[in-house]
This record gives sequence, C-alpha cells and structure tokens, in this order.
Amino acid sequence: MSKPSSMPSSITKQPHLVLASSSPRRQELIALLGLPVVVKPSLVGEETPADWSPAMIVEQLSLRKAEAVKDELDVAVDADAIVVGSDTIVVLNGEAMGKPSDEQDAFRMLGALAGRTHEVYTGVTCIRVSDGKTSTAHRVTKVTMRKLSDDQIARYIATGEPMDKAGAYGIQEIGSLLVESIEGCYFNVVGLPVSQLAVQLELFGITIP
Ligand SMILES: Cc1cn([C@H]2C[C@H](O)[C@@H](COP(=O)(O)OP(=O)(O)OP(=O)(O)O)O2)c(=O)[nH]c1=O
Repeated sequence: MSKPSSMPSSITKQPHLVLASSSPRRQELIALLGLPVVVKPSLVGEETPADWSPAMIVEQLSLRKAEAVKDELDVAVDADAIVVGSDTIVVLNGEAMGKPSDEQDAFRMLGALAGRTHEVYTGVTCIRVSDGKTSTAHRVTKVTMRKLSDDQIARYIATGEPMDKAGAYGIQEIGSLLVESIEGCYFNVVGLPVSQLAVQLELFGITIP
C-alpha cells in the first residue's frame, strides 16, 4: 500500500498579508484567500498627473498605498509579510471618476453613467517586506448601467451609498439595481480582483487553492 503523501511545505508555511486599505469591501474580499491578514490603512494622497492613463492611475496609486504602509512596518516583526494595496476608478469615454466630492458631484457622475457602458479599473500591488520584491497589475471590467431618471438618481444618492465609492455607485449593494450587465470580473468592480491577487501572490511562492 502506498504511503499517504505529506503536505507540501508551501501549504503549511504561508506568510501573512498586510492589507493597506480602509475599505470594508477589500477587507471582506481578501479574507476569501484564507491567509492571515492584518489591516493597516494607508494615508497617502490620491492626486495624479492629468496625462496618466487609467491603467497608470490605478497601478501607481495601488503602489503608492502599498509602499506607504510597507515603509511604516518594522522589518524585524513583519519580515515575512506581503503588503497589498489597491485602487479603483470608473472610466467613461476616457474620463476617470474617483469618489464623488459631494452629492452634486455624485449626481453628475450617475447622470453621465446612466444608459451607457463604462469601464472599472482596479490596480493591485503586492510588496514583500523582507526584500522589497514588488508586483503590480490591473484588471478592467465593463459595466452597463440602465437608463435612470433624475428622480431615481436623487433617490439613490439619498441612501448615502454613493459617497465613498468610485463612480458614485456600489454594485454590491443598492447599486446592483442600477446595473444592467457586466463583462469581466465582478470582484474587480467591488475593489479587489481576488483571482488577480492570487496570481500575483503565486509570484511570491504563496499557493492559494
Ligand atoms: C465601482 C465601485 C467602487 N467601489 C469602491 C471600491 C473602493 O473602496 C472605492 C474606490 O476608492 P479607492 O480610492 O480605490 O479606495 P478607498 O479609498 O475606498 O480605500 P483605500 O484607498 O483605503 O484602499 O470604491 C465599490 O465598493 N463598489 C463599486 O461598485
């Protein structure tokens, strides 16, 4: 009879992740990986030069967030950690939309998105604390929003949901009622493309089911 095979050491010895984010959505999604996670929000500014492409914006901001948190860690304590940073924007006809500045801004964004197809870009950066090894990538998902009247938009804004979300909607909450269809990764829209993150973590020798 053959002996049962032993567990590969890469499964038994996994480093912990440090999520550089204040987003409750990202905190829930990263838990899907089943690895130990510490949350440490980054406090970086999110200004970017006007000539950056959407891909550059989300990749560079995810890098900025991860680097800021990595710089605050104690290498002796967190040597085996991998810091994960992420950034999400909505792009309509080349215009990048972040989080709305106020309700009027949310009204403008939703009025522009209604009845049209836009793209959601999310950038993800992983940095290993011990040697600074870095991986940055992004994903794009197409989202088509149904036509909305001004009254419908105003009622949605009155729920308070849009204010902390790129493009002023949350597909995972009441905003789901505004979305007609999507093409691509759903989790990318919510703010953390978990399968993309799994691919990047494999570059660090971390195996995810
Ligand atoms: C389009 C869309 C965005 N969002 C969210 C994801 C992000 O949290 C937010 C975009 O803002 P970000 O600047 O990417 O992230 P954040 O400020 O919320 O968190 P942190 O920088 O600390 O990581 O919009 C949704 O929750 N649902 C959606 O459908």
